[in-house]
Amino acid sequence: MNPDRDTIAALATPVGTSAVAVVRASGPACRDLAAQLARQSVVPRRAVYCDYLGCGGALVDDVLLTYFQGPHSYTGEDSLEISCHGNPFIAQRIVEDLLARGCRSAQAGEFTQRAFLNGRLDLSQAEAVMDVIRARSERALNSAQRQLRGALGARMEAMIERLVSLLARVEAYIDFPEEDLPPEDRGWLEGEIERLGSETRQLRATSRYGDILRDGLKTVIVGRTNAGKSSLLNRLVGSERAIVSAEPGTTRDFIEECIVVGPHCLRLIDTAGFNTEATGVERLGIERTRKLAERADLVLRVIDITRWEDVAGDLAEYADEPATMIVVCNKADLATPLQRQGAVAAGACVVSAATGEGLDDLSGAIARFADGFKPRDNEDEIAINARHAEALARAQEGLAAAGDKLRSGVAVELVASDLREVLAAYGDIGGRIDNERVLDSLFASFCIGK
Ligand SMILES: Nc1nc2c(c(=O)[nH]1)N(C=O)[C@@H](CNc1ccc(C(=O)N[C@@H](CCC(=O)O)C(=O)O)cc1)CN2
Ligand SMILES: Nc1nc2c(ncn2[C@@H]2O[C@H](COP(=O)(O)OP(=O)(O)OP(=O)(O)O)[C@@H](O)[C@H]2O)c(=O)[nH]1
Ligand SMILES: [Mg+2]
Repeated sequence: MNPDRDTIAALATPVGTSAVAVVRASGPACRDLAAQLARQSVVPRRAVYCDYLGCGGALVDDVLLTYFQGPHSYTGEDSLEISCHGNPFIAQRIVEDLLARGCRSAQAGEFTQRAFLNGRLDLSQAEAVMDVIRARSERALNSAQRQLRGALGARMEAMIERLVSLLARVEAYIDFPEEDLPPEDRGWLEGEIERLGSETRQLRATSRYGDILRDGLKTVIVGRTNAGKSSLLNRLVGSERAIVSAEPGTTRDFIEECIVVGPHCLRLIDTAGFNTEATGVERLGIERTRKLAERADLVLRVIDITRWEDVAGDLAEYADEPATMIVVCNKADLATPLQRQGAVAAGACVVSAATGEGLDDLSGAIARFADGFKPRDNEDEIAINARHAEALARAQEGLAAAGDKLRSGVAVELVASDLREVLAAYGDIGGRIDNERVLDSLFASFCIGK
């Protein structure tokens, strides 16, 4: 805890009408503030009920006030929470009063930043706090909660520990240059670098799943005009979000909605339909749709099942496309038994946006598809973010370089220097690079006499 730091204050709940709003403060002034505001003795972590009187003595609200004594608080510093009635006007008056009493407005993320700086959380956990807040699906929340509890940090710690002993062995030979690296050591070093490389690669491979959990599975609905794309979006969203009409070419622009399908979150995008006779502006729209579909995680290809002659053509068209597509045969309520059989035989999902038939099956197919992105052998539900991915890419490069140098018999100093880069990259994920540990481990595993 750094007692020189100023005391920050902010509203911790959304601005708006609610049952209760919480204003929080953190920093060295909190202890005195708590005593002043409560006008009675406050016991840490025990809520006291009191009237909140502003600086000038005017009644603001009756509130519950809780004082947390550092380090036993979220930030690790002395902190204060004030629960008032959920009126944004009251909450604002309390924040302003705290500022008048010498607090400073907290910047975005500053409470968590302090928790990090005070060693309460590592950087991957601090990031997970935001992931927990933003998670909108079961899978996203589960993964964020695990990361908040240190799953990624622990995985990195284990890798750092191995890297540190690796580095210690290499460095031992820097101090004794006359000794050549014995072959058994060389073999172990090469093997260990290889194993760390493959673990790093495995972890890096969770990045796509991480993007999907954080942003939602980018799902683009495509198909010919009038196939029922917008109707399907409305059905899945559960409200009349997109305009639907019997007129072909109803949807002109992209419509995006976030929805939850089973344990997953989807960013569902409705597009302008393909039309074989499209000209001018319509063609441009189709071109944009194609680009969008190329970057999608999943394409829902909607086909009007009653237009069997077109369906057959479309089925042939998508046959060679990559496996990022679910074919949805819509308007099942109007289909003949023969059309239905054909669609089922072709492996399509048969649905009716009008009646809701088949929608559960479609949701199941989407959920299974999304689960396919989840890396195997990943019980910790680790799903890294872009920053972690960048650090791991650097680590992988360093490991590859170290391996190459070791094999080609270059001076061990250079191998050590590559490994230090890897250590720095691993350390970046948790947000700290600990050279002291290298030294500690070095002294622990090699005695001076060697
Ligand atoms: N009212 C309130 N609810 C909240 C938070 C908060 O800060 N205030 N949190 C945050 O935004 C989350 C909970 N996170 C927290 C983490 C640690 C501590 C804390 O005081 N830890 C002490 C005491 C632990 C104990 O008694 O077991 C410690 O670790 O020493 C508080 C909240 C979600 N709910
Ligand atoms: N009977 C029946 N009609 C449907 C079904 N789904 C959509 N329709 C009708 O088909 C017509 C076209 O539906 P839309 O959802 O606007 O089709 P779209 O694919 O978005 O069309 P564009 O935006 O023009 O490309 C409308 O008249 C809908 O009411 C369905 O499952 N059954
Ligand atoms: Mg439409």
